[in-house]
Amino acid sequence: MNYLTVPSLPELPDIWQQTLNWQPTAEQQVQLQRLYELILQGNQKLNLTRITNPQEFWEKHLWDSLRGIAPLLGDGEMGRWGDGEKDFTPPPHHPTTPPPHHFIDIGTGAGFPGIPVAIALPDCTVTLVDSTRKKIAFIENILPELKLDNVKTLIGRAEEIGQQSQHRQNYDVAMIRAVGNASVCAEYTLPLLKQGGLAIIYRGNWTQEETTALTDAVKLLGGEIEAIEQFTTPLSNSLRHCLYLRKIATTPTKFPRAVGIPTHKPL
Ligand SMILES: C[S@@+](CC[C@H](N)C(=O)[O-])C[C@H]1O[C@@H](n2cnc3c(N)ncnc32)[C@H](O)[C@@H]1O
Repeated sequence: MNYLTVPSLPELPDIWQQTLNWQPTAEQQVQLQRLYELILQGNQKLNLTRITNPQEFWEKHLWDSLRGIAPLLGDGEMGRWGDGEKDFTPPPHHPTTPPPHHFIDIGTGAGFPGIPVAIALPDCTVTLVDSTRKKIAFIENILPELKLDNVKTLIGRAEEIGQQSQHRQNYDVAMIRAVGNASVCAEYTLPLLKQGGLAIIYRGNWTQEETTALTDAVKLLGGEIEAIEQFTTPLSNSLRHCLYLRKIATTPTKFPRAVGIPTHKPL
């Protein structure tokens, strides 16, 4: 086995707490560091990511992945709910079903945002989907090294998985980052959600015109736009957006459409 000398992720003791109201345990910190090392190693054979600098990796892959689920991190809301407080009102942008929550990450690539989410929420399950066999094979290889037993993997296209009964309407949260335009992302994610579930679409720039264009597509799919959050990243001050779509009705069976149609004829 070859050992590589890799630089450590940034030593930023308070930055998680200050920006996400969440602090990784010592074990989670080791897992995040190991993920970085394994991706650097994997990058020597596979084209996994162009982001290899430790600060950039921390911000664009780790922090960005967890910023999307910030409403589910923080001061233990999931824990309180899990303790059986049936009258507990879910905080904004939270699935309406009680935990443990089942997440799915569509077009996960090297595992983003799904793997950091699985590390941060060990009581939840996270299914990682990608149509590229090599990427899923890479993830399957690194899972034992990360000591993650709450992750499942799936090779396939979102258009097909969304029509399979074992996946359709089966998830509490569906995440998607850098896979297509927003209406394509909505068509890939909303069919997979239980009623009350949440789709989280990670975006860079976003405009009011895009919101207007997306509204009708989301309605057709049985959802509504619950919130659009704008924020800047903590190290490079880059602008980002997260769209939170709530599933409020059953998605008509014709969605998602056949492979390739959502991209060629977006809703
Ligand atoms: C640009 S990468 C983004 C990877 C990761 N989500 C990230 O943000 O780093 C897009 C990934 O989506 C996958 N993908 C694209 N279309 C897909 C589809 N219809 N179903 C499943 N995976 C898809 C590709 O194979 C690729 O790995």
